Amino acid sequence: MPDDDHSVISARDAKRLFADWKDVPAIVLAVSGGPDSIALMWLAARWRRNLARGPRLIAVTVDHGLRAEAAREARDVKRLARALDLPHRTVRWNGAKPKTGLPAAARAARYQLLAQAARTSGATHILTAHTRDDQAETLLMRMLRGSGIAGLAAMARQSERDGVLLARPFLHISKSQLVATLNRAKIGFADDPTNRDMNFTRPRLRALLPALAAEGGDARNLARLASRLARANAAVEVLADGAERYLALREREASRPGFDAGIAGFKVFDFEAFAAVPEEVRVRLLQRAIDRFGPEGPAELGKVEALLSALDRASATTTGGKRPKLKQTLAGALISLVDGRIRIEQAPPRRRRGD
Ligand SMILES: Nc1ncnc2c1ncn2[C@@H]1O[C@H](COP(=O)(O)OP(=O)(O)OP(=O)(O)O)[C@@H](O)[C@H]1O
Repeated sequence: MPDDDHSVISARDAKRLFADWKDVPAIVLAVSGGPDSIALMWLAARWRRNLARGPRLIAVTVDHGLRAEAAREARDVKRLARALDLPHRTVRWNGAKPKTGLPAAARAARYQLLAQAARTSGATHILTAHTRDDQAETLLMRMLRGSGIAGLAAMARQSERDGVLLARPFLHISKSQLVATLNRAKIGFADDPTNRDMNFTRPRLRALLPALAAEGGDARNLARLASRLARANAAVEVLADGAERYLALREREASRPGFDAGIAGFKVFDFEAFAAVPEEVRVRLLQRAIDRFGPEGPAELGKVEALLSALDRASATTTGGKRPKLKQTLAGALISLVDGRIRIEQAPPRRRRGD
């Protein structure tokens, strides 16, 4: 596929872009009415038409009830869907609209509504039109927030959310290619002014991108960095799986009950064995256990790092006996270091409050 930022996406390119999903039964296309998702709908419809057998496509638009024009835009999407011979549904977000954190609340509601629409129409997948530019923005946002490797891996090509698979076929495609494709096909799209509203973080970061690109940090490079970090993150996950198995084996060998968290309702690590694991993997192990037993998780990375340091400090102190050397709650989990072992379990409600 030509990798020119403004090149038109051909039917043959689309075949390659959507190939991973040709054998699934039904797909929801998440179509806001903006250029990226209109291109998604148009290209997916054309791809499907050229297949003898393929998934059922259902276009879904979420009306967040936040802008007066949203209902009209949803009707425009419906009209185009009809012309493309695709079923279309508009679903409305009727929930309370918070004064702060509105974009995050709208996003969470949107994914829930899309997942619901997928389930009711028998679709296993939701395709969104996230582009390379969105990926670059996500990476930047997370860099500024000080995320770890997992966060800097940004958006995955496919991930599970609310019980359905969320897939992003355009993650390596530039927005300008999608716009060029629509312009060539003479297909119109909506312009959402929220995308330029400088009251929100994302548009402010988007405005920085041209200056970064001038220094060589264009969306392509940033998205590539996210891919590399995704690769590193996958490797750390595999290492964490191995370390978890190894530590469980140590517990079994020591004939100490309780290593099987599923049965015991808690997780234990022999401190000495745990300390020998690379730090990044130790962080993951703590995160996983806290996630599992802490009802208020996931725990913030910075807090898990602080816990790790506290465990190290506590283990270095010389107080003997079976008294816990450390007892701390995090995200609803109780973490204690006692008798040379780290124990992680759900905190009693009384302790959870003081988190
Ligand atoms: N109102 C909507 N209805 C249906 N799909 C939508 C809607 N808004 C966004 N989407 C889907 O999500 C994709 C990303 O949109 P956008 O970048 O505006 O979302 P975002 O708020 O940044 O969320 P994310 O964190 O998922 O990137 C769109 O290309 C489209 O596929």
